[in-house]
Amino acid sequence: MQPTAETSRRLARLSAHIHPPALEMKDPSTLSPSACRAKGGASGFKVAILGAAGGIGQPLALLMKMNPLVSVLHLYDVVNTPGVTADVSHMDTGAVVRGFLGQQQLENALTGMDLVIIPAGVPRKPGMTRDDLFKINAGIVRTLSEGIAKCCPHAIVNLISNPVNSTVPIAAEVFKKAGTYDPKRLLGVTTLDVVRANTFVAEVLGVDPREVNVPVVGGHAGVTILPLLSQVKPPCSFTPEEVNYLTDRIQNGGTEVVEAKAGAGSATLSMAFAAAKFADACLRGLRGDAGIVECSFVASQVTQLPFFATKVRLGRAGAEEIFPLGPLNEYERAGLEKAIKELALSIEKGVSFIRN
Ligand SMILES: NC(=O)C1=CN([C@@H]2O[C@H](COP(=O)(O)OP(=O)(O)OC[C@H]3O[C@@H](n4cnc5c(N)ncnc54)[C@H](O)[C@@H]3O)[C@@H](O)[C@H]2O)C=CC1
Ligand SMILES: O=C([O-])CC(=O)C(=O)O
Repeated sequence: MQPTAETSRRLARLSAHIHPPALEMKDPSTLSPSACRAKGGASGFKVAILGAAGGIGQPLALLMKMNPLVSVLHLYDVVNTPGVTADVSHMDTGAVVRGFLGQQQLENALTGMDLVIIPAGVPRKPGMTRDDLFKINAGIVRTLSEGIAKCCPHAIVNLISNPVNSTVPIAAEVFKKAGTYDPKRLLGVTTLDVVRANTFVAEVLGVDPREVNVPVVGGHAGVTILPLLSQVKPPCSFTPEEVNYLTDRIQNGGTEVVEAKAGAGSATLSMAFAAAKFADACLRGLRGDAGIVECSFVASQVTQLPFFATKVRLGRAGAEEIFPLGPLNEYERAGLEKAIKELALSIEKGVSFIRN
């Protein structure tokens, strides 16, 4: 049976409703409320997330949209940003959200940013090490760092993409080449190691994890993740069995999630939580708040290595002060030696990716 003219008209109306005009999908920056009076940026900081449509990027976009210190939030990815942007932009919080899709919009995404958070890149599957991601993620981090050097050379950079032990040196080398390198502004995100350490230590002690602070130093992969259980606050002591259990669980927390997800990726929700916590600390530092201390993988003279994660004090200039390791016990000194050996190779691999 042929549809009547009226039925055809109704079907056309319905279909237009289901498939919104293609224009928005072609140019996601038109998703910004350009015709509205709200422009954002009057006060607060401008933050970009690169890799915003991914497993970490999406919940991180949600958490940064909730952060009252953020006035403008730019969401950049090579896929799916129109949808994520439309979704997050409906939250009735202060930040104005704009989406950017594909390499040709990278410069617009980055221009004017105060803080750039990078969770772009492939995650692990069971059986892989973080270093196995180097082949793909090294190139992604290089391209994004080149964009930062060109469009927002003074932004604070929070680098999440693995292997962090190599991607931070890669970004540093790109910035050096461009003549924009400021070691205080490039921070590898190791907050998830601290978040896990606080959680696991609190479980063992039977206390609230929010009351526990465990410094985790070194890097962000296997034995390079070195929890300093002798320096836990508030002060406490552990049996040798507890120390072995906790060190092993903290060092392999990422693998625990990768195996549980069984091929569907690595930590995303706890990572977004950790990244949002760290980004908030960076923004409070930028605002000039005093006494903001977090662990981060940064350019450092604490050991013989050019990069190392320790406690750093965050301020207007980024990582303004890098704290020494403090007193280590024999177990931790042995762990430090192992960490340094592996870290040296990972750092060198990142440096020579750009230099050679
Ligand atoms: N530092 C840390 O503690 C942690 C780091 N990670 C790392 O974070 C990275 C991302 O993990 P997931 O979000 O789970 O992965 P995912 O695959 O879910 O998301 C990654 C996103 O990056 C995007 N992307 C790929 N190439 C890009 C490019 N050139 N420019 C912009 N975006 C690009 C993808 O389209 C995707 O949306 C991985 O390398 C993972 O190993 C994960 C957990 C913890
Ligand atoms: O384990 C992974 O591949 C992701 C990661 O870095 C973490 O969860 O700590």
